[in-house]
Amino acid sequence: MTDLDIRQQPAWRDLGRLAAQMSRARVDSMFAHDPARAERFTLSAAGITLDYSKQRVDQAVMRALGRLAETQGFHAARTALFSGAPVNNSEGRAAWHMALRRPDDAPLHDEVHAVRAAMAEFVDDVRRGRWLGYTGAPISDVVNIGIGGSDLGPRLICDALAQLRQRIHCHFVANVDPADLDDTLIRMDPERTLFIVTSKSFGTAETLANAQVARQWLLDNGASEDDIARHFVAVSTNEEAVRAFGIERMFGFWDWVGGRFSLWSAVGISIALGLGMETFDALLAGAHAMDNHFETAPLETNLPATLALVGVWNNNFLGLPSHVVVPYAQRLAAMPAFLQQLEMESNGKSVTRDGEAVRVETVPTVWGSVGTNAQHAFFQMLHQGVLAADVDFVLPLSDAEAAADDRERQRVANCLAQAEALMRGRDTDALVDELTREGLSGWALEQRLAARRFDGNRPNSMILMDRLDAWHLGALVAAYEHKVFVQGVIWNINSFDQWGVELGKTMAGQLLGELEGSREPADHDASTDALMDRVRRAWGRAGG
Ligand SMILES: O=P(O)(O)OC[C@H]1O[C@](O)(CO)[C@@H](O)[C@@H]1O
Repeated sequence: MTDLDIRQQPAWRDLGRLAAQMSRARVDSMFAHDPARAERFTLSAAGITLDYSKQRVDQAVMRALGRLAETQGFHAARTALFSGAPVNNSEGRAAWHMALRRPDDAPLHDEVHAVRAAMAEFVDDVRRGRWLGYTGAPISDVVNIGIGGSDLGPRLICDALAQLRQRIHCHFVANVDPADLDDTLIRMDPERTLFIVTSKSFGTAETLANAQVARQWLLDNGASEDDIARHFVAVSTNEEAVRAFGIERMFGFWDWVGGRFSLWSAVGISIALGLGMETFDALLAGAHAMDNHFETAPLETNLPATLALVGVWNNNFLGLPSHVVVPYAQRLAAMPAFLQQLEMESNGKSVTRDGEAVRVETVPTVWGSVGTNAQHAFFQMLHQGVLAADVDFVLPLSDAEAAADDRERQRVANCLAQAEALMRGRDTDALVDELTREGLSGWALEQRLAARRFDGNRPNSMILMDRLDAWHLGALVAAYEHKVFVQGVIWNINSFDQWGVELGKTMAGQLLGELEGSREPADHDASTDALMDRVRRAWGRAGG
């Protein structure tokens, strides 16, 4: 990592010049001139294929991006990451989630082994019906209470592999809005429900509030205080707070595992409970295969690094501030939300690792939804909107048996069609012919032509998964984690802290106290004062 203003780097300047040339280039003509383009800009690793040939890049651009990563210290940073050095410099911590996915025979911390073994034993007991609820009934439902990194990762995996679910159903409650927990509890049988309170800090207000209500619900439904231990376990790094809450059984993890990188730790216990320990192990193994690739492959063939470089190119040089993720798989519907935390909490920063202002754009806005639904929602904007975006299509491949279903074939065809349409747009001459055949001419034709025109040249990547299974899912998620890391290195920011979420939390505590009447009013702006008055009136606490 270097202190030099990134804009002064020769590679950055080269990229600026290349971007000026590329702003006039068309990807469809690049395909026409280079029969090897698709192959040239496609990479595969750990069962994941990245085809970025529809991005507005050429070899000169990719080489310059590689030089930029190198001058920003990519190689040293990658070594530091994998060696467990404190790459999270504002908190003096490592970001060593890769250590959690090493195979059992690799040298691991003893404590990692110990927690994994305890987790496997507990999962086995619950799944085989040896761990019983307070009336002696086996557990049928697991409710994970956690938020952010203590929710999104396990939720994504459990949704994605729901077809593997046997006997135990996993549910996820994150929101402090009572509706989330209430709507879940209404479907639960207290005698057979196990709550997992997942919180790295065990200080997150939403999680603790929901856990308290769940505990009371159990007591109100016939359980005694002594029974709580059968129905509540915790996953945390804060043993003291877990004990203070009254939970006996805790699965620990460590401060070197960031919340949004934690699904590989005991935070993933709901995955193992719902889908089996062997599924959880396969997830880790797939991620480990991607780690090996990322750690050893040169930049030119490194899949996560390429994802990162293409993102930097689109954001910093082509001026696309919006990154859209569209998985064409209903089971991956939770992926955009997962990636929003992973990318925006990690790289939504405006100071460098040295505390200087970052002088270039950092993370783009990340958003998305599942295909084909998204086609009928926001694809209009992707094709014809003024604000162009860069799109990742994520397409799990399927087998002949699945393809016997017409809808399955439609799923795949739609994904490929959207990617091609974004890149090619619509041939204007053909459109004029069509409108002429419809009997239009003159101004009316011009008007329709303008409305129906698709310029195309809108960059997108296709990310294929050989299969939607635990192993490939592990590899995919690990690829995005490493992408985030590489972009952080290029922008010289710390991807592993999240100080930006703290202020709102503190202020929520103050405002809550004021609304409840337990705290002296602080100095608010007039808008907040007026809004609090409205809330107080609605709550019947006016003047209180
Ligand atoms: O696991 P915890 O400590 O409850 O935190 C939940 C989430 O809250 C955050 O700190 C943000 O508020 C995330 O980074 C984290 O994943």
